[in-house]
Amino acid sequence: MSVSREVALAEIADIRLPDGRTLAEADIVRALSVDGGTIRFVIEAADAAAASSLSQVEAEAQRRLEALPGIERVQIVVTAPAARPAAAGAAPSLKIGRHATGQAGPQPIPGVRSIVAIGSGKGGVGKSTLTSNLAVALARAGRRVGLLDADIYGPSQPRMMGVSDRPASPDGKRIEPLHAHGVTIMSIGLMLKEGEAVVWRGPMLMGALQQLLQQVNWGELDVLLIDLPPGTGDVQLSLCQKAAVTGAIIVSTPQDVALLDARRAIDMFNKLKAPVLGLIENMSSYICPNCGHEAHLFGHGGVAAEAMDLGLPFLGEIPLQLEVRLAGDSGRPVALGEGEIAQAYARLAARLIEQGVA
Ligand SMILES: Nc1ncnc2c1ncn2[C@@H]1O[C@H](COP(=O)(O)OP(=O)(O)OP(=O)(O)O)[C@@H](O)[C@H]1O
Repeated sequence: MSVSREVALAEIADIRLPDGRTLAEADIVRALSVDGGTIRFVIEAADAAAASSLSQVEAEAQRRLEALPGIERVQIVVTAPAARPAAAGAAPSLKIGRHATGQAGPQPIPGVRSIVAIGSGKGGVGKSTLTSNLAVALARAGRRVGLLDADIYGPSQPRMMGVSDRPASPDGKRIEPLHAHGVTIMSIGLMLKEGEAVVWRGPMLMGALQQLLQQVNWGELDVLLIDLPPGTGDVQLSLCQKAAVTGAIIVSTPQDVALLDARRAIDMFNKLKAPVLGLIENMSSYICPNCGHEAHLFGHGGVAAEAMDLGLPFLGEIPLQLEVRLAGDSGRPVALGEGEIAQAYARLAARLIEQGVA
């Protein structure tokens, strides 16, 4: 009999990283799956330098896991996001991160027809990647699209959409968003010094979010996509209290553990009275770029089954493909291209347009 996922995780939990933390403490193992005699997982390093220092960790994990009974093969992929481009240009005089001002319930954003939050239960499932590609696919389908990066703990849209200028605020009151690939963009990451927001607590987060929703000149939009931080915290709560959210989309990978967290996120949106518009499965299958063989590294179909169980729409699936990550790291989302993956994002966009939310 093959070992369980938990046993595999426990076996590598105490391997030390160069910075002295253990793998478990650093929480950088993603999507570990045991498939017969094969264990596969991703180590997500903070940046390229950290990734290149992990070869001994990788070798040790490989050695330990291969020694487990019944395990014949261990496949480890180390990934790292590219460095975020440095912000340039004149800083707006606007002070971001003040306390929230009084507001009577969730408000619409003038000119914005629909507000769609993109959430996930767990970090690292590809929510930001999905959001940038969906935004591009919707823009290609002729929609007027805005993208608000509210992932306060790891704003990645500037990198993924290839923007780095600091947004201007000529009058010190309104913020001018940026534009890339046909999408109007604003990210909390463009307004802050690196690392600044992570110390914020509820009221500051609420104030910053309120500013991004209400003080940015979004213009006329068919849909504003909001890239949320993972989990069920203050930002999600503030968003649903401050903005008239049309609905939420939940992104998950197919494994049970991600799905469990996704269920919590769905629960939260239900409690906050933001209708869940549907579920998307990311990293659904792996198509070998050389031979075209399709493999299901993290399982397949778990999210569709979960959607069925919960009576929610299943909106579609995006395969695990190196080009998705490379395109995201280069600031040109893969949905700009013509291949199969771009078509998968185009189908998702079409679904949302069909549902009348984009
Ligand atoms: N379909 C995919 N194929 C290949 N790589 C992917 C895919 N989706 C996401 N990735 C990669 O996985 C990593 C995590 O993705 P991303 O940052 O979008 O996740 P997230 O859920 O937004 O994470 P966070 O918890 O930091 O908000 C990135 O390196 C991204 O390029």
